[in-house]
Amino acid sequence: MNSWPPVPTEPPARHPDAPAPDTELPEHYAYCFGCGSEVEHGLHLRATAGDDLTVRSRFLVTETHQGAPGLAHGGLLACAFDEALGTAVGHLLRRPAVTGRLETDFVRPVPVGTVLHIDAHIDGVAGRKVYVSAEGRMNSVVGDIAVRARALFVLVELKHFIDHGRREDLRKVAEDPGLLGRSVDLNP
Ligand SMILES: CCCCCCCCCCCCCCCC(=O)SCCNC(=O)CCNC(=O)[C@H](O)C(C)(C)COP(=O)(O)OP(=O)(O)OC[C@H]1O[C@@H](n2cnc3c(N)ncnc32)[C@H](O)[C@@H]1OP(=O)(O)O
Repeated sequence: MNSWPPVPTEPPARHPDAPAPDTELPEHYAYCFGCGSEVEHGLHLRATAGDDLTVRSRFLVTETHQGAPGLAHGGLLACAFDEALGTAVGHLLRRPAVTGRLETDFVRPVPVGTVLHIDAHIDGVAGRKVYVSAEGRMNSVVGDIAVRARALFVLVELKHFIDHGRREDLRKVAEDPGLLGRSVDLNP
């Protein structure tokens, strides 16, 4: 394994307004494939703030997440980690960020019906670059590790989403700000 983070970093600081440990975190967008309640076959990932620089997430692998008979699709597992890692960055640093790079190690097959418990941790910050890692355990927070992931998130301005998002979806959000989670403030 290469050293991690791959560049010298500063220790990250949990934002003073970050949700307290054990706070259940809201979905950040109703149509997000990772957490949104409006996506019928989405992952419906749920997350809880942990101590210090951690967030604990969980999701149930259903039959709509299969890649082989009865087994989770690796790409969907990667999606769950993207969501879990991004949730840690967004809520603990309280800054908008996007995934620049995501790497996953699939250690064990994950059967349909498994609840994957994902512990994400912010490892370091270098300018706009935020390094995060996570482990996913099967059926319990102390279960066997099925997937490990590491990612680089890049801090961006809110303008990133406004400049690049499809107009009709941005319009929907402007008309119904409730589509964004309570934590996402478009006028900070
Ligand atoms: C507000 C309160 C919130 C409240 C709570 C909300 C909760 C919220 C939960 C969200 C949970 C969602 C979780 C899913 C998150 C997605 O899935 S985001 C969607 C997928 N990602 C994207 O679409 C990103 C597409 N890429 C881009 O837009 C641009 O390439 C980027 C990433 C913004 C970077 O572009 P840029 O701004 O021009 O910056 P750039 O100088 O190129 O890169 C910055 C630094 O990062 C490095 N870098 C960039 N990409 C890479 C790479 N792939 N590999 C290595 N280094 C890289 C650069 O080398 C550079 O390094 P330095 O020169 O500073 O040393």
